[in-house]
Amino acid sequence: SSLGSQEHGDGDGDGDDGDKAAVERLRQYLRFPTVHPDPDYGPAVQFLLAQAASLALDTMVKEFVAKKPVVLLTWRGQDPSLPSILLNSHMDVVPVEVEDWKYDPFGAFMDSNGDIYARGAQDMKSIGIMYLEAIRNLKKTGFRPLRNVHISFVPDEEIGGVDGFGQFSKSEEFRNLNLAVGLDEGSGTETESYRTFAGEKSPWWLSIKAVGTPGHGSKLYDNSAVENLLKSIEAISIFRTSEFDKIKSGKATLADVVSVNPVFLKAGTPTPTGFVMNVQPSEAEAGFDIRLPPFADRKAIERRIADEWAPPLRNMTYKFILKSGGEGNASAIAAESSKLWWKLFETALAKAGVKFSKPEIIYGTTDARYVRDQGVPALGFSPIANTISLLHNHNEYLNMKEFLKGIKVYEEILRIFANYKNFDYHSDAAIYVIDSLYIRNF
Ligand SMILES: CSCC[C@H](NC=O)C(=O)O
Ligand SMILES: [Zn+2]
Ligand SMILES: [Zn+2]
Repeated sequence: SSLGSQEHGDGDGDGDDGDKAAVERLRQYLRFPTVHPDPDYGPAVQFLLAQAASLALDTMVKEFVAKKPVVLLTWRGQDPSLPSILLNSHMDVVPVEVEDWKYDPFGAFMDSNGDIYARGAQDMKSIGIMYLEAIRNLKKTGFRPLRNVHISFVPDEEIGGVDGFGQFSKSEEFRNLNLAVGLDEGSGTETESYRTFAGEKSPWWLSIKAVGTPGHGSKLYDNSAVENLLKSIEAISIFRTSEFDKIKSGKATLADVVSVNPVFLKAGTPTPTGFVMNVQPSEAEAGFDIRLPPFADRKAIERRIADEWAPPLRNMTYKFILKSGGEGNASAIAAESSKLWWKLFETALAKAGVKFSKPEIIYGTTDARYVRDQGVPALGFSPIANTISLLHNHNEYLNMKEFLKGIKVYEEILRIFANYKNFDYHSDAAIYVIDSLYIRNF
């Protein structure tokens, strides 16, 4: 197999210098504090440009929005007129609660097991470096891609990506890439079998607010703001339970149901030591992170919000902080052409000798939705197996062996994606009907 026959001796998981250097580059990248709410992208971008120089890749950095750079690296193909490939990763990471970490979340400490602790170790700075190291290894073997391979490093994914991939996806630069297919993050797995994703749920971030009569904390009266809000929270909680029950009873997975979770509560008047305790406040607000499956009835959910969760009758209003994914399109898998790329993807993973499961709808949101919105197929994939999923959690880590294995997998993907010749998937010759392509409820 190609895994066993490396002659260059690097990046093949056998612990030699090439592997060590790759691990060090990952650790270096993990140390840049590209963390919300105030990510510093500058040094990370400089690092990536230095990597690009060492790999002789073309570079472009564009700030569609000030201080939010999009980095695009290009490995030029022998026939740049062919539709190209995009490997995307985001540079930003979610905040940390530093006192809950065993090690500095921006120290990239590696313990004796080879576990590397850092915010972004799984989500998804590791994937960005896997892309680059795969290219490094392929170059050493003398491999040259037929089509252009683009590698993008984008800002702000974790806060919606509007100023990052969102802007990029609508730009002339993006159109000029003439993409055939994009790869972006997925989710790791505790088993040895990688997960793959063909589409995703749509995020609706909802804020509901109640107003009511203020009054003495000792009085009993109807329609206080908090009481009005609590009635909504009860209604939302009942809905949440009914959706969750579908999962608990085995009838559905997280991908199939509408998830709704409270993420903030706001009411009362703070004092230096706590809160005012004997005034019923006149305003109360709550925030919810809602995720809709691709073909959930959006109108019905919106009616439920207007009639039951924030009814004017209870002096309530609502607004969307974010509302993504229209009816039907919903970042679901795109078009016929997707099938070809899934076939090639499966071929590559089989060639790499790894286990993987059928494509799913991912429970979270990724920048891949922007790629799909442009009519380009995008696959979600994070080659992280045998690992507890710690996305957005304390003590996020990745074992160096998983990292090195991921590099090998991307080498196979690139070999096949970059040099696949008969691109015309519209022709009858493209008999890549994937019976196993399993997308729920489509
Ligand atoms: C809705 S934009 C935020 C994107 C973020 N992505 C991964 O964690 C998520 O919360 O799913
Ligand atoms: Zn991510
Ligand atoms: Zn994330």
